[in-house]
Amino acid sequence: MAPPGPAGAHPTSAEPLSRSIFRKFLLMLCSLLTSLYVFYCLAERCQTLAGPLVRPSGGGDEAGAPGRGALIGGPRELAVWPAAAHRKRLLQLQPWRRLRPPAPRHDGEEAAWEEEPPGLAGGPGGSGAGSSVAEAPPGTLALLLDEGSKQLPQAIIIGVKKGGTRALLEFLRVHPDVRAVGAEPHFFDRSYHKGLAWYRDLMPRTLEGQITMEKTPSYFVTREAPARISAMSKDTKLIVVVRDPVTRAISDYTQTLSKRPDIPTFESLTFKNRTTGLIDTSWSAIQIGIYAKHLEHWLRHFPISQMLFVSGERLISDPAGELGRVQDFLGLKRIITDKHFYFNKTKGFPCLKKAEGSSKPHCLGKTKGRTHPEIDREVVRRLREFYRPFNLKFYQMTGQDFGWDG
Ligand SMILES: Nc1ncnc2c1ncn2[C@@H]1O[C@H](COP(=O)(O)OS(=O)(=O)O)[C@@H](OP(=O)(O)O)[C@H]1O
Repeated sequence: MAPPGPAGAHPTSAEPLSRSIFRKFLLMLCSLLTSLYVFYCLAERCQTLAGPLVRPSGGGDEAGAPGRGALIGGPRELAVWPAAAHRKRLLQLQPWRRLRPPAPRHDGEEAAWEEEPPGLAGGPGGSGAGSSVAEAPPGTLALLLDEGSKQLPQAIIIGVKKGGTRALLEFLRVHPDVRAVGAEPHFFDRSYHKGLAWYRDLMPRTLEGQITMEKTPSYFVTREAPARISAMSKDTKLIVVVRDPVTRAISDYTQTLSKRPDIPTFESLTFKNRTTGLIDTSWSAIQIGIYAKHLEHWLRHFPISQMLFVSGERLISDPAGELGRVQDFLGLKRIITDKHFYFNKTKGFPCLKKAEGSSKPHCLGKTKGRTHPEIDREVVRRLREFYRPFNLKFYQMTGQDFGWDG
């Protein structure tokens, strides 16, 4: 029998060729699948890289969550997947802002500000996805690299309620060297028993040279607050935003009225006895405005040089001017200037051209700048008369004439 001809030989020589092609194909398929798997893994891990940014205050628990511990922050992880991690962290930045821990207790006034306006939120339409480092809040880099540490505040806005404290804090936050808690911690009045470690944990991370701040306007009228703050640090800088006590009282009343529309009129709450014209100084709306009395308590624990009194009126008429004084007092470079503000006619107040962490103009929420009810002129006149001696004393103590009795 004739040996297999070329036709018969062909399959034998072709067989290793097709096997080699097949092997190459298999190899390519394997590497394709491996690449896909690696990409998938990277994407999955990137999801977890935002840990430190999204965890709530004191969220050591998230850091210890299974499968996440090794991934929580750290330049090492960033070095492994620099681009992806970096981008992801930026994308997570705005949600982190929305998840910022609420204060242990704060009134509805502040809650309204804590909710991020849609323009600030991440996601479609928001600035989050398009955020650049330049737009990110001060200290963002520290967060990106999980750097910095939580410090007790070196400066506190201690009052006064309805003085314009929120406006001042939000304006100050524009400064790259200021980092502040969004909500009111109420530590030195309501939560002192929780201890300084708890308080510190509420604070944002800061880098060297950055100032940690908070604002809780009720501290100014809390008897224990001066001694407690001094016990934390005698060097704490104290800022008080003061406003004409009559307008302040009406503003305070307006806030209560917005929550409880059935309360008695301002006029009836003002007097112990309307016929004798005796003012009810036990009503907190009236009591808070006796600034000289409250200040006396503070001066037992702090020198006046460690306190700055900001005019609530000028904070509206000349925000940059007041911010200039505040930056000087805090030892900060004057970075916040009139270029940062514009007057919003609809709101009737100065607003920020760019809020912290955003490139968009921003005004305070609707709980700031409410329309006050019309108050009986005679009642207003009587109140002015009541406050005058206390105001004059206050001007004397602070060395500043706030012009409420002009
Ligand atoms: N820029 C800007 N935008 C809006 N509102 C401003 C601003 N600057 C000062 N104010 C005044 O701030 C008043 C509220 O003060 P506080 O933020 O200290 O109130 S609170 O104690 O925290 O509830 C608030 O009081 P009302 O007008 O009575 O609502 C405002 O008059």
